[in-house]
Amino acid sequence: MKRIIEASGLEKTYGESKAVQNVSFSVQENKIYGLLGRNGAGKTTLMKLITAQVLPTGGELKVFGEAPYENSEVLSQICFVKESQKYPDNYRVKDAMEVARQLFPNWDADFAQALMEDFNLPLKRKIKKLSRGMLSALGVVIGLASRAPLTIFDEPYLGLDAVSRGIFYDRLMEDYAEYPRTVILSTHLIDEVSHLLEHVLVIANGEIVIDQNAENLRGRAFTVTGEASVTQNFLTGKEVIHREPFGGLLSATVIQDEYQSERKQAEAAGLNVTDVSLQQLIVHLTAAKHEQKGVIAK
Ligand SMILES: Nc1ncnc2c1ncn2[C@@H]1O[C@H](COP(=O)(O)OP(=O)(O)OP(=O)(O)O)[C@@H](O)[C@H]1O
Repeated sequence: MKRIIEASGLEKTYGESKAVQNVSFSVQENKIYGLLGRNGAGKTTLMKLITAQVLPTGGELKVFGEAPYENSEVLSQICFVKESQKYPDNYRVKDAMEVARQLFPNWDADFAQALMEDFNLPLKRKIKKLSRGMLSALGVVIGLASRAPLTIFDEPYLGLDAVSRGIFYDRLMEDYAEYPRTVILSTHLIDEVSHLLEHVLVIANGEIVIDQNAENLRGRAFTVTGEASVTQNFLTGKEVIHREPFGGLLSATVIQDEYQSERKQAEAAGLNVTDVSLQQLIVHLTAAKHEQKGVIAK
């Protein structure tokens, strides 16, 4: 499968602060990636590096096989939708649409029109007079209708209500099925987008700590709850990423590959077994006190 992005030992420092450090990963063609991480983890910096808005201070980065900096051939294939997008003061929605039409070779004006109706976006309104949600919707419309081979959404939901976010996810999936492309979605609403993601990249303190197929990741953990000594027994030799005692009970989240058999073992021991959502799993894996790895229980 073709690699759209290849990063090797990528680094971006701002003075003393290492926003991105020693990052190596690749992004394959026609997949939906989740770029996840806590506040300040380095997500936006990484997206800015990929879209050539900032220069790396170290390492190597190739996008569509080439260095992206001042490379119009590469940049014409990328649409980067970010919350902080600035538009000229006098711009109306229709002006932004016109610029997008000129900018993106695969722009679909009919699709853009249909999306604007979905989000109730008034074509003639000045952009600076739009509500916060409408401004987010404008970015989403441009990102979707651009059909750019690499489309990156940096927290596109800010300001969007639950109904509009649902419309965004639905339109993305429908259009992606018909026009496959590479999509990177950066968001904190992990469970909301979990079903859309095919691959997950998690960044913590500027480093990639998880680079995994989403399906594998979703089945990687479960939580057991039961009488403390029984739970403790079950945990022996297993990789535990979270523990929570309450009263005489102990609840623990276990990570391992042979999911089904371990789960049956827990049920046979009389423990209550529940699924762990992608969001819970990532929270546990990136929580500072556990570092990245689980701890093998003795
Ligand atoms: N222009 C800059 N100058 C100095 N430091 C910066 C700059 N941009 C980012 N940083 C720092 O780099 C680190 C990573 O920031 P970044 O914006 O990439 O994180 P993020 O994962 O996108 O966070 P959030 O989820 O809060 O948007 C932070 O410590 C931030 O303070």
